Amino acid sequence: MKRLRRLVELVCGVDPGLRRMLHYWAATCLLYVACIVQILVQIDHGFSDPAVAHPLIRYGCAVAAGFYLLIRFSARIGLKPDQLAVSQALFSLVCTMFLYAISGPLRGATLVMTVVVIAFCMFAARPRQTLMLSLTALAGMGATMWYLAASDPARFPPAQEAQSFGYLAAALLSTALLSGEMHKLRSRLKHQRRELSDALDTIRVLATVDELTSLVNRRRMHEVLAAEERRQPSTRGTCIALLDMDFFKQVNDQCGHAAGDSVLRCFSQAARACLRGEDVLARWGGEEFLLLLPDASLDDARGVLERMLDGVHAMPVPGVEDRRISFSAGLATRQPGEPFADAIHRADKALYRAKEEGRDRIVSA
Ligand SMILES: Nc1nc2c(ncn2[C@@H]2O[C@H](COP(=O)(O)OP(=O)(O)OP(=O)(O)O)[C@@H](O)[C@H]2O)c(=O)[nH]1
Repeated sequence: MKRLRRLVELVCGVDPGLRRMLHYWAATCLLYVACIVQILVQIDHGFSDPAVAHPLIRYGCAVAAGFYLLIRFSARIGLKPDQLAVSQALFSLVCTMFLYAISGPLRGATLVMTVVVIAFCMFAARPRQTLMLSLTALAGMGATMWYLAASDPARFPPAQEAQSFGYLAAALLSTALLSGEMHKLRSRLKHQRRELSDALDTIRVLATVDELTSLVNRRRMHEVLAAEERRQPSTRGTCIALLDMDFFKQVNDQCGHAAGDSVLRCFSQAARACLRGEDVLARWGGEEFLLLLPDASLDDARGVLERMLDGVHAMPVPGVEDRRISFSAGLATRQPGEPFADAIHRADKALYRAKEEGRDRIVSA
């Protein structure tokens, strides 16, 4: 199974864009195969000359294989999807012209192939490129028909050729127009997909980040704690701390709610500056915060909280210049295998004691 996957990766690559291009290539190959079968039947019935048809089949197979290599290594040689689509379409158009010339009385049926080639372009080429290809196809087929009618009017009656050309022109131009519309539709879909993906990113942020403080919110913190519970604990242990701003109601009442918000914002900045990369500080609710310190002893955790407290004392808060801002914290170690809810409960009790003992301090459970 693994070998098969590796083989598929070798043949088709891993990039979804490349795989899509190779799908189109495979679909074109099916078309070539169908044409080759038709030519062989034509030869059998004596409609086509094998001396001309066989080289055309060989040429078609060789160039189709060459296109596989060009698509497969397009990223390395710097070929864009639309460049590849246009060159593949040009090659197919040349084949169709030859097919028309060698198909004798069946040549009218081969004109369908010209339209199919242009229809394929709507997936990769730009509308202008598709229009140019349609005009090129028209000019090429027109020249082929004119040449055949001029050199062998008995087999290619000019009036019949002219009428076939008229049908082809109508079919090609309407396919080019449809292809343009299809391209617009695809661009609109792409744009909407980008917008949806941006909206999803915003929703993800809103669902996990607290808008005021930019800290992770309570919902996200529950996920972090659950992941931490599943992790193999280190020998140093894990600590958890509940922090609560002191006299925050007074800040709000005396300095205004906006100043209270500034305190919460400045607090989160100052607190974050004291944390290690693996520590997580969350807004647990209102003016209460939960701090997770993985792989930290109680002493380590106390050191972090003390640095935080110093930082908060020193932080300037616009609109609250004349007040000392502080917090109280309850600190607990999580026992190995213990649910975080229990450790948080102990930290909460310790926080209660910190408040009772006069606030602006850290109390260990
Ligand atoms: N500005 C602001 N205030 C908030 C926010 N969330 C909660 N609060 C306020 O925080 C205050 C908390 O007050 P209390 O629970 O009495 O606590 P405290 O005044 O800090 O007193 P102690 O905790 O005992 O020191 C309440 O007035 C809430 O309205 C917020 O997002 N912004």
